This record gives sequence, C-alpha cells and structure tokens, in this order.
Amino acid sequence: MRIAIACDHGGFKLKQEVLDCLKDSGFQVQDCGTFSEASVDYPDVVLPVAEAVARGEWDRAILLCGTGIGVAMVANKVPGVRAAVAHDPYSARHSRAHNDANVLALGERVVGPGLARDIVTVWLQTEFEGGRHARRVGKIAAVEEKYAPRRS
Ligand SMILES: O=C(CO)[C@H](O)[C@H](O)[C@H](O)COP(=O)(O)O
Repeated sequence: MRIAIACDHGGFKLKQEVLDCLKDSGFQVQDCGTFSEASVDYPDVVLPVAEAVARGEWDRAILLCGTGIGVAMVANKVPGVRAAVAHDPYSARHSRAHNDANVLALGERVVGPGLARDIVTVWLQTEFEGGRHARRVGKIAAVEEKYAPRRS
C-alpha cells in the first residue's frame, strides 16, 4: 500500500509519532511535509497530497493539523477524496468499512500518541465492505459530478 503523510505545524509532532508507528509496522510511507513546527497554512501543504490521492499516486494519505478539521475540509474539496476525521478506533474502522475513506485526518491537539497509533493501525487494516455501502459511496461521487464544472 502506497501511503503519504502530511501536516501543518499543529500536527508536526504527531506526524513524527505516526511515521514511527507506520515504519514499526513495516509500511512504506512518504513524508510530504511540513518538516518543522514553523507556522504554515494547512491548505498549502495538504492540497497537493489530496490531489495525488485523487490521481491514484497514493492509495491512502494521513493528514494532521491541530484538530484534523482544516486538513479534512481541504482534502474533501478534491473530487475522489473521501477524508474522515476520526479520533477513536470505532470511527476509524467504519470510515474504511462503510465510507471507503482514502484519507485519515487527525488532530494533534485532540488525541495523544498512543490513541493515534491505535486509530492509524485499525484504519490501515480495515477493508471497505462494499455492498450497500458501495451504492452510497457511489452517490457521494454523483454529488461531485453534479457540482463539477461543465466541459463543452
Ligand atoms: O486548521 C486547523 C483547524 O482545523 C488546524 O488545527 C490548524 O493546525 C490550526 O488552525 C493552527 O492554529 P495556529 O493557532 O495557527 O497554530
């Protein structure tokens, strides 16, 4: 599985923790920044990663900021991205099983490193269940299509 990870300054420390967790578990992960705690604007860092997920260059991405909310808002503007803010393992598991989330958003100011490790682990291990959930995810794609710019 090809995984990218990115954060703003508010998620920098937790990104390092999650990177260690992924490497400990044998995952290969590309660190897409930011690379220090200097203040940056989260849309600048996470939009290129979300676009790469939509193009299929990454199977999954993990995005971090202070709350997880800003990075998820940006990522969900990109057609084809389904970003889930999940701060408990139950939500993380169901964001995969039911929503086929391809981006996980985490907030360093919300969860501690131990819980974040559990969340990331279950999120990466859970498969999409398909079935009735595929129909619903298809309807999310239909919403994207409805609001896509018309090409003539
Ligand atoms: O975008 C966010 C909220 O959804 C993130 O939490 C940011 O990390 C946060 O807004 C950054 O705040 P700061 O006061 O500039 O550190």
